[in-house]
Amino acid sequence: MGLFSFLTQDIAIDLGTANTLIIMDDKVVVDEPSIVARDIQTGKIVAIGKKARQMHGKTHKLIETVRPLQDGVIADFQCAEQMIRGMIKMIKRRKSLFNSSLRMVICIPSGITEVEKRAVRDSAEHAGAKEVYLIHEPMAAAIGIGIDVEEPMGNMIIDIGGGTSEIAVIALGGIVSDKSIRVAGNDFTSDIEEYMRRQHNILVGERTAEQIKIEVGSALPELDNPPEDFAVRGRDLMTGIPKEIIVSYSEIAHALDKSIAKIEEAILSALEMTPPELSADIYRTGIYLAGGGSMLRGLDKRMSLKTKLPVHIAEDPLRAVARGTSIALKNINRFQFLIRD
Ligand SMILES: Nc1ncnc2c1ncn2[C@@H]1O[C@H](COP(=O)(O)OP(=O)(O)OP(=O)(O)O)[C@@H](O)[C@H]1O
Repeated sequence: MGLFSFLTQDIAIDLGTANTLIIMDDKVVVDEPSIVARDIQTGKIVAIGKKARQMHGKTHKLIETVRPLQDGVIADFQCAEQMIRGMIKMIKRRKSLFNSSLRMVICIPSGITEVEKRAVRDSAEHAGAKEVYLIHEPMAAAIGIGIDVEEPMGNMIIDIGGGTSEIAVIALGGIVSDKSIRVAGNDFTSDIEEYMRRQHNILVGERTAEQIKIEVGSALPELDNPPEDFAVRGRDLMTGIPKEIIVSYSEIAHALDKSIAKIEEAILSALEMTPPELSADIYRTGIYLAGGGSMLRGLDKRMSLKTKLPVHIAEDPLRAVARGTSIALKNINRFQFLIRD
């Protein structure tokens, strides 16, 4: 610890398409959906995170809700910056830390371009960071799962978030091969919206579709522990009147099949690109899943059937990346894979 280290406040940020988490002193201090509500006339941000999500789909014409990140990268720079700033403010900073300078480690998708990387760094700096380090999401997920990433041992990590699915083989503190596709949890949600419209002539909003996914979502049409059928309410496309229908998990499995198949295809292609020595390691260790999308029922089993490999889901998959980012923060001077500029 340096002489003036008490003047520096370190925070780890998992800046995600769906959720943003901030960890400080090993504790999750912010866990909010990545969304803001803005006054259209003045451009002023009126709500951030959960409050803004409550407004989503229910706004009048003077307020709009914006998701500053799409497919894992910043799509609206101004809103992203304000969101990060607002979330940092949510941390009740202790008095003695008021004038401290901020040092941040932020995770980014592995398939990100230089311009997209710049946008993350600039947003963090505008939000008050004096020093910014970036870490690739699969690396952060691996560390968060508890894998020793510096070992001469290959591990395959799949992080299925909201906007991107990141598949990476990690060994000796580096990403040996990776594949990032823009198909993940949010696509499952839109598949359900689309299916409800097409199959049941019922219009449901994004929040309802996500709830269906969480309550009766499934990657397989047959499950050992099936959830009960779920009552869905929305607007009848024909009559315009609100109505209720009952859906089963098998139906939802059918609706999600195409998107899951795209992720499976990417996994197979990542396995194909893996050097043989590391393939041998993965054969033994299997595949690790992290990210909220991996919580879909039966997804681990479906991937295991497809690859014939053991598949393990991280403990608390929604927080694995944030946990790993926070561990990286504590090892800033040791971990060579952190991106400094
Ligand atoms: N129980 C659940 N079953 C299925 N999906 C879930 C469940 N809980 C959360 N999700 C989904 O997980 C996704 C969010 O995951 P996560 O927070 O890991 O993504 P993110 O880090 O914000 O996104 P990205 O990594 O793409 O930037 C959302 O699409 C959400 O609907």
